[in-house]
Amino acid sequence: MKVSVPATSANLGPGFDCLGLAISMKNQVIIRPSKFHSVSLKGEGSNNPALKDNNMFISIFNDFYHNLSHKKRFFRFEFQNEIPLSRGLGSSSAVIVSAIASAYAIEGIKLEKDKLLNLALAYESHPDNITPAVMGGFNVACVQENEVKYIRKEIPKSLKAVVVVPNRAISTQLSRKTLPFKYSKEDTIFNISHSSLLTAAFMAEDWDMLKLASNDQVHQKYRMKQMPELFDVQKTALKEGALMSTLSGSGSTLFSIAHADDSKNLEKALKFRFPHFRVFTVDFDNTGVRIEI
Ligand SMILES: Nc1ncnc2c1ncn2[C@@H]1O[C@H](COP(=O)(O)OP(=O)(O)O)[C@@H](O)[C@H]1O
Ligand SMILES: N[C@@H](CCOP(=O)(O)O)C(=O)O
Repeated sequence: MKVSVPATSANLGPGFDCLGLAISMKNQVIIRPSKFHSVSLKGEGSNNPALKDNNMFISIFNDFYHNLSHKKRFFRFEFQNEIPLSRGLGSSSAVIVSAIASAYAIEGIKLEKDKLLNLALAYESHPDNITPAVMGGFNVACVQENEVKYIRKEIPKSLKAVVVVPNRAISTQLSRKTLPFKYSKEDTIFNISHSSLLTAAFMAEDWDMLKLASNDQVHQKYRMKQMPELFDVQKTALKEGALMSTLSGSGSTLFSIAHADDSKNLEKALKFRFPHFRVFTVDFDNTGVRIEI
């Protein structure tokens, strides 16, 4: 049984906790029944011994598997991870979604995507990563009575994501604690209007509107101050042809969107200017979680 889940970029500037999209960078796990418990880790996190023993995927998987099957069985878990951990690309959401989907799949129980999404919500209160991780595409989401309400839109292949991944991890949970408790009326109205305009721009495929609509007053400036070089990355990306450039989730990744024809030059310019960071150009993912029995 194989499950794969895409990386996600949340907030997209002003859409704090409500806007997010999926990109073609994924974590994949193959799970096989085994005589004893074993874990193989390749790719991102493979040099982190803690992930072998204290693994969030296995803990969530076991919780669901035991509740579903009432059986004690051993499995071999083969992880192939492409999503950098704690870099604002939704690694925790990918793990949560993948673990729940895997437990149902290995037990042969069909799980509708909407139910999977609401089960994942119990582990991550903001829906802007888990929703695109499950559904793919661009999503606008909110939570109403413990259920995620969302509308999604596919993103055309004519656009690419260019992500700049620093070597510094930022814990989402800790990063959220650094944000202000209160916001001015001006900042509140600024973000409501800009996230509304950004949503409309994605729905209408008005890509020239992304740059203006993706401005934010609620979280980016506080977070990017922790790593000021990110302001240079953002400025360079916008100068070199990005349609928009925002902090990905809680960071440290800087996420940009460009027309496919412009993405090669953008990637080249970012790699030249910031050789100490990893730079990837990827398609968008319009499918979300994939399960192969
Ligand atoms: N591939 C993985 N396998 C197991 N746990 C993971 C994996 N990726 C992320 N995690 C868990 O999620 C945590 C990172 O979550 P978070 O700080 O929200 O980062 P991100 O911004 O990538 O979502 C890690 O410390 C680890 O506990
Ligand atoms: N809205 C959240 C998004 C966190 O995304 P992640 O990829 O950093 O987990 C926030 O900004 O805290």
